[in-house]
Amino acid sequence: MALVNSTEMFKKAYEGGYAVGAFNVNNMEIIQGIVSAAQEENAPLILQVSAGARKYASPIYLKKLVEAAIEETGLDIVLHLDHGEDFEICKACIDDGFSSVMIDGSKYPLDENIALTKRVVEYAHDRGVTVEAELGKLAGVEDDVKVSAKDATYTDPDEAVEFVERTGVDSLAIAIGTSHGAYKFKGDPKLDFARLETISAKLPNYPLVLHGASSVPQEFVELCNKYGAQIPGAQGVPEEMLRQAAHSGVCKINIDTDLRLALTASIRKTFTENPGEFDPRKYLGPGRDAIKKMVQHKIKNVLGCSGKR
Ligand SMILES: O=C(CO)COP(=O)(O)O
Ligand SMILES: O=C[C@H](O)COP(=O)(O)O
Ligand SMILES: [Zn+2]
Ligand SMILES: [Zn+2]
Repeated sequence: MALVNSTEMFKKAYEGGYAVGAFNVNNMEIIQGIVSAAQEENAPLILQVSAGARKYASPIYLKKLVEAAIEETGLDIVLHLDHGEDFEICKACIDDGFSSVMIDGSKYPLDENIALTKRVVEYAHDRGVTVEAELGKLAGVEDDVKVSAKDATYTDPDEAVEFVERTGVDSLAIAIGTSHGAYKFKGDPKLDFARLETISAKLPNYPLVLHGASSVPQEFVELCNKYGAQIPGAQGVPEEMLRQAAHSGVCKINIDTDLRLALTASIRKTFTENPGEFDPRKYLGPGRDAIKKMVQHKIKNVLGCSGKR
């Protein structure tokens, strides 16, 4: 029972051909819903905090809530900074006791991304903290985007090898066609699996990370829209593609949008069906249950990490 870094978790995931879910957390109910699912499934778990979440909840609250979850469940949990944009925020989270951080230098030229990542790796490794970096830019697949433009944003396999060698980073987020948010594809969903296979073959036994990996379940989109939301055309990564990625070296699959959709659909339903209700526990409670159900389904049927604790 502990706050752990990602080293052993990823080693086992890689060998087992499954992925660990990395879920974004912003408040107590979200944490409890996710943790309760992982506990029932006896699954490894990564809880990640974005800069926005850290600002919303204050740096210390989310860490304390995650510690409470560990104390109550006995689970091994990685507490990870999502998309750290500079050395300072990575250092602050490491100093606060996070067990893992992401330094996202993907917007910089290769050499700058390498220098920045290396600096974070040195600081983190001295303190037993693991580091994720990103190479290539996440973007949606647009039907009319030319191949050269597309290639420019996807991760280059040879650069990935050079990047890992020069930085010593523990895991690498790659761009193969996923994107953040609820609108990932205009036409049919498409990921560059050939590129993923090439990167994975060039980096044997190395954990890759897939961002923008929510599936945007249509049941949540329909529920949201039925109860007054306006999110037409939302579309995510099909579950089958995530299973395939987990078999190709992807050890960490990032999910935020699906949590937001599950919670929002549930709250909208409660409000519509019970307009006289104003006790937060009466709508946050069912929202927490909806998150638990969604996460449990992912762990069991998509990530493949049920029972892999
Ligand atoms: O990658 C993510 C967080 O880093 C979340 O991706 P989604 O928007 O697909 O949930
Ligand atoms: O990658 C982005 C995550 O979905 C976090 O989003 P956020 O920055 O709004 O907290
Ligand atoms: Zn990024
Ligand atoms: Zn991300």
